[in-house]
Amino acid sequence: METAKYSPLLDLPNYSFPYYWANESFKALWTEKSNHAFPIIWSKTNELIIRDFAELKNILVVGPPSCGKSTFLHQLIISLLLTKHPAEIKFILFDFKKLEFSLYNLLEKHFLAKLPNGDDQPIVSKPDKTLATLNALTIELELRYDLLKEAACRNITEYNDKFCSRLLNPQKGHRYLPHLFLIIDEFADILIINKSEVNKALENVLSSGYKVGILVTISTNQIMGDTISPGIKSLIQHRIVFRLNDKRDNRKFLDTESVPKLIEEGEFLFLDSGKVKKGRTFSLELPVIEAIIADINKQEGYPGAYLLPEYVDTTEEVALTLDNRDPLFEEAAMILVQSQQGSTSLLQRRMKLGYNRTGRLMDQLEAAGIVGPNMGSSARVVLIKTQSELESLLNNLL
Ligand SMILES: Nc1ncnc2c1ncn2[C@@H]1O[C@H](COP(=O)(O)OP(=O)(O)OP(=O)(O)O)[C@@H](O)[C@H]1O
Repeated sequence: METAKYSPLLDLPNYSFPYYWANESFKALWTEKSNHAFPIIWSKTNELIIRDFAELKNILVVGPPSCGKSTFLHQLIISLLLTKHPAEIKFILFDFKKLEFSLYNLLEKHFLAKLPNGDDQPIVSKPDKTLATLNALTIELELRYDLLKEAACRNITEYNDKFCSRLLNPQKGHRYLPHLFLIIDEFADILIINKSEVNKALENVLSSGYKVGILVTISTNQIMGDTISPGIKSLIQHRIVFRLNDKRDNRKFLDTESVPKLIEEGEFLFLDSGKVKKGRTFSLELPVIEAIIADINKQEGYPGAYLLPEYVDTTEEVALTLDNRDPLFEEAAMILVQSQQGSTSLLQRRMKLGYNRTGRLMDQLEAAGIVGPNMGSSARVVLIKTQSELESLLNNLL
């Protein structure tokens, strides 16, 4: 695992005990670390409930405006920020209102993931970035499945354990895989453009992301109509339901109409082993969140955000010819010549590219005489044997 010189805040030895550390709930989070891979404060009434995000997988948060939904999202994020190393987790945050998550932009070099092109702020706040981000996440998901398959691992935990035991070769594209947490504040906002494609991409991530460490949390106040499609709903087992007035809405999300009354600020309902239970948000004051972010920033981070794979919209792209080479053509040629393997999946993994783009790159490399023709399931022959041979070929192509 890549190690920035960083210790999770609740792990710091001789930590100068900032005021938030005195909070009993944070102490419990720290104590529970050994029982949960990704401990999060789930609910705080008289009783504190800490759960494991990896076991919950995907979460749906619903309720009318100003009932505590964003507070719940902050408590998930802060729990992880306090207990995990930046190599272990990255967030992909959607917030079109730019109200809730903007302050996390400061954590780009520690805890955020973003699209590779452009130097935009990592928090997704524009509709035109929604589908590109979800499609990039889908490519990341496919790449992760390929890595797991090649490593003969059933899930991300087995894979990362094997990688940390030095049983997987980074030269073959293997790397430590951080968990990726996609958190969407106000789901209705992201459906404004390309609704059916957005839903399709999200369903894909929801259904198969968790095995490879990609987990989704969706929050919305749009409980009427079809904002949350039956497909999306069926893929999210864990639901946090704030004050819904209509019995039918409770049935829709909790499978029962008879629910206890919610009176206190921040109270919500959730299903636990088939029973409806009452919970309450762990209300975090803004200065506490800001202090935590500032303390994270005092520590070493990475040079930039975790980059998601590049997504190229193939439907609008003109056919690539040798005169119109992919910008990554030379880099791809270099990788294949150095490794002497004409393998599409190797290229895909090393360059974090989607299947279609890698396929087109291979066709261009073939047209340039760098690799031989497609051999079905076997790798192509690499026709150029040395780096200097490649350099003179590339010079002649100019
Ligand atoms: N456990 C709690 N105790 C007291 N107040 C709380 C609690 N949880 C949330 N609140 C307060 O409720 C208010 C609304 O919370 P929040 O912004 O999280 O709601 P929301 O559902 O996200 O609203 P919107 O849909 O408008 O974004 C805030 O002022 C917040 O501090």
